[in-house]
Amino acid sequence: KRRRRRTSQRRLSSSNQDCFCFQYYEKAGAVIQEDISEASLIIGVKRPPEEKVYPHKTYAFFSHTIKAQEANMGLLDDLLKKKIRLIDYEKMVDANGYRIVAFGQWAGVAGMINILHGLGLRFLALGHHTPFMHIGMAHNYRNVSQAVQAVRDCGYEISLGLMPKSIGPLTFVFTGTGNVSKGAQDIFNELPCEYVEPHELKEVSESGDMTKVYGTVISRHHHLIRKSDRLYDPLEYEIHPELYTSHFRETVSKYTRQLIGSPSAVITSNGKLTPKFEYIQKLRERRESEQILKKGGMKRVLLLGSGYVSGPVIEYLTRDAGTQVTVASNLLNQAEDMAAKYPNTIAVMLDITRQEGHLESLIKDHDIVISMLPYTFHPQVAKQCIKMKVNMVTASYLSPAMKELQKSAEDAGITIVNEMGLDPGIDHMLAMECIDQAKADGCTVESYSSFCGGLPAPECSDNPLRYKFSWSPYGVLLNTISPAIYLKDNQVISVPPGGALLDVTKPMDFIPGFNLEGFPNRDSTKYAEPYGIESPRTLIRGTLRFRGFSSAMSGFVKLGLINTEPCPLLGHTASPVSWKELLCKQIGLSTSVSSSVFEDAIYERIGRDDFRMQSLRWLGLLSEEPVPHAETILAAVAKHLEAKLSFAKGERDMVIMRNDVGIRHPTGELETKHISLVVYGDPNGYSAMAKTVGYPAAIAVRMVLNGELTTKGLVVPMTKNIYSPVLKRLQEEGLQCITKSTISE
Ligand SMILES: NC(=O)c1ccc[n+]([C@@H]2O[C@H](COP(=O)([O-])OP(=O)(O)OC[C@H]3O[C@@H](n4cnc5c(N)ncnc54)[C@H](O)[C@@H]3O)[C@@H](O)[C@H]2O)c1
Ligand SMILES: N[C@@H](CCCCN[C@@H](CCC(=O)O)C(=O)O)C(=O)O
Repeated sequence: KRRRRRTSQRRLSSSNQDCFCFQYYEKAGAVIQEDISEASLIIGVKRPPEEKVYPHKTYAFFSHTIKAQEANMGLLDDLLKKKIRLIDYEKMVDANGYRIVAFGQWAGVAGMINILHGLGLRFLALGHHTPFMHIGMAHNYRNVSQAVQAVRDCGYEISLGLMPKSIGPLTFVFTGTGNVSKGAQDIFNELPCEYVEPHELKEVSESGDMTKVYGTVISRHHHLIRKSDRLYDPLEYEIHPELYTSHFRETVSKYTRQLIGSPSAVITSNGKLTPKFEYIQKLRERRESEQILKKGGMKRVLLLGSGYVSGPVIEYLTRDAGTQVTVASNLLNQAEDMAAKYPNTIAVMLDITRQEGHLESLIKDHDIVISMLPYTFHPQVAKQCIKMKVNMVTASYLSPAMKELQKSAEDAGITIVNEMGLDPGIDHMLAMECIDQAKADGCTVESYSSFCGGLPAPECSDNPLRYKFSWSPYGVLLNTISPAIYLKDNQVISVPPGGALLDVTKPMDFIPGFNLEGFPNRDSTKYAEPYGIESPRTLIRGTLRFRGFSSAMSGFVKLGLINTEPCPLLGHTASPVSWKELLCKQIGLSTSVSSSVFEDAIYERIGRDDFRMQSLRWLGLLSEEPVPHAETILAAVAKHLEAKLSFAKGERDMVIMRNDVGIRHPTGELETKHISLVVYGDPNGYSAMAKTVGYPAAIAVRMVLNGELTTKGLVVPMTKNIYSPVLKRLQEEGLQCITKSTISE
């Protein structure tokens, strides 16, 4: 209570710009406090700052969104994302449809005084001394009578003919007949004024009396006409505004100096626009489509996602002045920041989980779609591409859900390129180039091993995991609990899901200067057939990390932190939980245990391993820090670690790929080709991961657009017509591998 009191007093001393100070509220029984997170309804006049909007609450304010006003669309997106119920005063009406919360007459009075003041300043800036110059801002007058007196004085001077002739008779248009308009007219009436009909504006503006000002009040029927027959039907206009056009510009505003405008109610609810306001989205889409189609003769690429690896995609494609990229993301700021760096690039907001129609309308306006979204979204995008007959590229594995679309993609006559990144992507292309050559030389391929890692450069590996994120953190962490199957010396080895692959991690010494370890990646055996390796002895694809990663990560797994089950405890409406509390729940401890009991229990659970313990501590996972809100524990861990394990300014990442292909020559010799690709990120530019994923994907887009890649249906880059030009173009981007051979009997 005492703390609250102090807070309110502090606020009281700084509230002298408010009309009503806090004492009045307190007198009326209000409890004053800074933290309003417990309120279920938050009311205000104008929009709250975006960072102060609490999710899942009901807010009431003037949002200025109902005409899809561009400046407030970011706010609307934020409210939808945070599942806020927005009540807008502008749309609160009584049973007869009349507004019940509105700016009243005084808004018009004050506004009109300010407008006349502004008019004086404007004319002065244009070099005209006018009677309006002596009218001050409304708040400079002690009361309305004083302000009215100033307006009358101005009117008196106008009636004496003191308005400059070069300006001509002044005309004022009042749009609307509501309270604000009436208040504005009350002030206007203090000038020597005459009201005319809208159609008389032309005449009075040209040859009216210079000792007067003219006004007109305009309603919809004065300027709206049906496009087909120039008539106005008020009922139809409400339902089909798109059938109407306005001649306001030609017949009204052209003859005016100054325009005075007056200016169910729930707009958003539960992450959606309510049915009555769904038109706002349509308005936005129409505007967006106009912008996308504005420049004729362009090849249009829709890039979905503006995350870690999207930058080089845009950079590569927009080198061609005839290509335009639309980058769409649920994080509009991220997309805007990215778009701002390139020519012919437009950013749009799209959340594909709740804007299926918007996705469709975007796809329809483009020649090709490239999905750099989390891979679970690709099938949804692919279905829309099939429906709209638009080609598509992804850098992701050809998942079972994508494979199901083979026939419909073929029937639609479209190309869907998959696995066009680094791993999968460049690994396949290097493998197939080597395997096809070996076969052409009459050799047999006996073994294939491919390991790849997206890593921090060694000098930036300064954390217990020796890892920093260069691509989707959720994906990186999820892969640690994936199952794996591989073939080693003719033995099939299966690794069950749930983190067991971290226990089969082996040191990798092919580049001895790097302290690497490797673990298997998914099902490697399924590549025997597409690679054309008939009876391989060894077939393994794997992931590289710096040594220590797997051990530290298996500590996370043992504590249940890599868990994809829904976790209501962390939901957006749930009270904040600390990492300590969450881990207590995970391992069945009371949340009130002492720190030492808690840490002892954790130590036991992670196999009494000091390095794992240190890692957990370093990453703040044993602390009282709050766990980010998320749907699952894994998503919360990903958010938390993303903040801790990100590249600082000036730091760089590194990609290492190593393919070893065992080739039996007809002579009986066994040659092993060692193909290595090592790429560093540019400290202040693209990461190595972004280049090695973004460029192959962009090259594939270019090939489809140019008609160099015309195969219909689902395509992977394992055939010469694809890998040959792509590898060549990657070399031109500086992505060059080194091949060495060793021979044994
Ligand atoms: N083949 C490879 O070598 C390789 C390497 C890295 C990434 N990838 C794949 O490339 C894709 C992009 O990777 P990334 O690291 O840039 O991922 P990221 O997580 O950094 O970016 C994902 C992007 O999608 C946006 N997004 C998320 N949910 C959305 C939604 N509901 N609606 C609209 N936009 C949404 C995000 O805001 C972000 O811009 C992923 O599918 C990833 O698995 C492949
Ligand atoms: N295996 C390496 C490189 C991974 C590149 C990302 N590949 C993603 C592709 C996922 C997809 O989009 O289908 C992966 O999960 O392996 C490493 O982990 O460092």
